Amino acid sequence: MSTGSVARSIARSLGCDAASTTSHRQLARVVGPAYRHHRQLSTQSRPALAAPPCTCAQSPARSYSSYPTQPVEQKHGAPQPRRKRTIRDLQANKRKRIPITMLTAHDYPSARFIEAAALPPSSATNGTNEAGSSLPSPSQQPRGIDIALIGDSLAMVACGYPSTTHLTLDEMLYHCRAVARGCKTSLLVADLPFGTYAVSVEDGVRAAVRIIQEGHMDAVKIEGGAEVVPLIKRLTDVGIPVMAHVGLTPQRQAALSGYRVQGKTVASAMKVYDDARAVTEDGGAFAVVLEAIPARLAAWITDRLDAPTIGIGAGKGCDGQVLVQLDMLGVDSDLGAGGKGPRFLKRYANLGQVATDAVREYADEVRGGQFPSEEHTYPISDEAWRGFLEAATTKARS
Ligand SMILES: Nc1nc(=O)c2c([nH]1)NC[C@@H]1CN(c3ccc(C(=O)N[C@@H](CCC(=O)O)C(=O)O)cc3)CN21
Ligand SMILES: CC(C)C(=O)C(=O)O
Repeated sequence: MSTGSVARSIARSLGCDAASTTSHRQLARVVGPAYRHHRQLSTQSRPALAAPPCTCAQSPARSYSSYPTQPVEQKHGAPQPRRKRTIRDLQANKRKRIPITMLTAHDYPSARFIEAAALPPSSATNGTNEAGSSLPSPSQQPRGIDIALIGDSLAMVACGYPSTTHLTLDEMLYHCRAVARGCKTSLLVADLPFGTYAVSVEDGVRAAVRIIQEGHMDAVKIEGGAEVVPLIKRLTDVGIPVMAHVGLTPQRQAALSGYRVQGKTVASAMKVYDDARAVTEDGGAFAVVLEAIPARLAAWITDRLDAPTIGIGAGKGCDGQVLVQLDMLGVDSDLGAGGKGPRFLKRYANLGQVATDAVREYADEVRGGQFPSEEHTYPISDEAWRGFLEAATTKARS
């Protein structure tokens, strides 16, 4: 692992333009002691990299993923919104070993569920606990979902396509805008759809710019390893933060012969490791999704990368976790594995069953005359009704 590339990765994540051109000494100043000591640190004692303020003179324009801390509103009794999550927060999470939470959203309601989950469970909390002592400030308590992912799995779960490869950039943008309207405090990351970065780096940059500009996202996610490094570099250079995605890459499911666990042989494990290093250290991705790889491999990679890893089917040794929201809510999609879905999936609710039962009950009640009942109908006063009947009868006679 070269310290130059480590520093470049960190500096890129911090949005420092100078990252690709400054000297090692300048980089050491930007990223602090972590840069200088990186190589000597053991995996266990390695304090993850500090994320000092970016010292680049002309950097403010690069900061849409590092929003300045907004003061938390102090409204008595009202739940206090947390401030917007930033890339720096994710790096701090890795350093402090606080797991990063990521969940997909594909429309306004699913975005609102994420936003609502960031509020304290009870708005009764008013800054003191039962003993009267001060609680940590609300902005210090990790809550809710750090990253909302507009993942292209929405092609399958929200649009009914047989694979993610059918989703177009315009369709993705429509979903991004809906999520952005509902989700204000999570970092917003969207997948670059299949095919939008396959022909040239320029195509990829154009697509990513639309995701940021028209989709109102903070960052893009790109599937692939060493082969997408030139694109990741270009994007980080122009100030578009990139989340990488290695291991099982669903956009290539046909080439991988289905949704198969990766990294189970020596050669395959090495490829996952090489790819994860390339996208973060050479490309400058601020984080990397590790999908469907053995837990041991994911933990090992996590310990060796400065960038946070977000696992799906990669065990608890990752810096964070991600699931598809409709999957964890128990809304079935055609995910295979005998209807159970993949092994990595945990269902936290059974919304599919709840919704189906409700639809069936509604249909039965309409046919049975139980719906609508009195409480669902609008009254008119007897006086107005008599008046109307008289007027209508007169009108009919004339
Ligand atoms: N609803 C949904 N959830 C997802 O997590 C998801 C999508 N869609 N679409 C895109 C990809 C596809 N994903 C999948 C789909 C199936 C398996 C699966 O069935 N895996 C097998 C392992 C097969 C093997 O390696 O032999 C499993 O048993 O877990 C894994 C990932 C993850 N992504
Ligand atoms: C499952 C996650 C990581 C994803 O890529 C998606 O939702 O498309």
